[in-house]
Amino acid sequence: MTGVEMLGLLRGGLVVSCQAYEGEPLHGPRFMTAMARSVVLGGAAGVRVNGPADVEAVRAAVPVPLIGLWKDGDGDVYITPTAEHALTIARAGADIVALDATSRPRPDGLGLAETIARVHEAGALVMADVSTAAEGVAAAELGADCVSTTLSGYTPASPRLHGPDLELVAELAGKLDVPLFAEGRISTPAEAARALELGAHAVVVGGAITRPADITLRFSRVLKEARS
Ligand SMILES: CC(=O)N[C@H](C=O)[C@@H](O)[C@H](O)[C@H](O)COP(=O)(O)O
Repeated sequence: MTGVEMLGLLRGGLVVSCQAYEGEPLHGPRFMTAMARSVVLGGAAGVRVNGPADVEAVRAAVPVPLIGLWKDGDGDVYITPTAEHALTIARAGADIVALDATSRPRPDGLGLAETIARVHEAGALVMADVSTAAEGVAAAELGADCVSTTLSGYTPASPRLHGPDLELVAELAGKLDVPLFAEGRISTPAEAARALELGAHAVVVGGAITRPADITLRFSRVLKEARS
């Protein structure tokens, strides 16, 4: 399958980010595999998965396109911070490797274009996780196969919003020739649909679907307030 065909499978669809941090009850390949199977049953067109072990296990468990990443380190650039991380995720079975494509320096000193070229040599596509329109446009020019608004709200260059950065979605949709994914704090089906209306190729939803502690908190907090 070509890269264009792979991205075509995600057009207009929902990608569900299945992630649980170390120390969380659902951490580990066993639970993330069950999560991925569950979201595919619910109609997810693709999944987004963190870390080599989860990527390898989920790859074997579901037939949909898999966006892999590796959150590592405690620096500013933590989403697949080096080319070595990216290649490990590609080898673990990701179809698309998501990596930090902000304008901040990468810890291995490699430029974005070089990092993207190495992932392509390994046979995977690259999703550029960005926080601003300028970063998205630059990443596409440097060879990224698609762009995602993942990091808006998490860099000094982007606004801290409670909900999704739909302004960025609209702006990037008008500027890019590669597919744009709307990602970050999308918490209702209506917001997801709006992102598509604004020109996103597909929508990525994480916590609102796959983080039961956070979902529970949304309910329990309201009930607690009602009691007091
Ligand atoms: C900023 C960052 O590190 N984002 C991560 C990227 O993989 C994940 O923690 C998010 O869950 C994902 O982007 C989906 O977003 P949301 O969970 O808000 O729907």
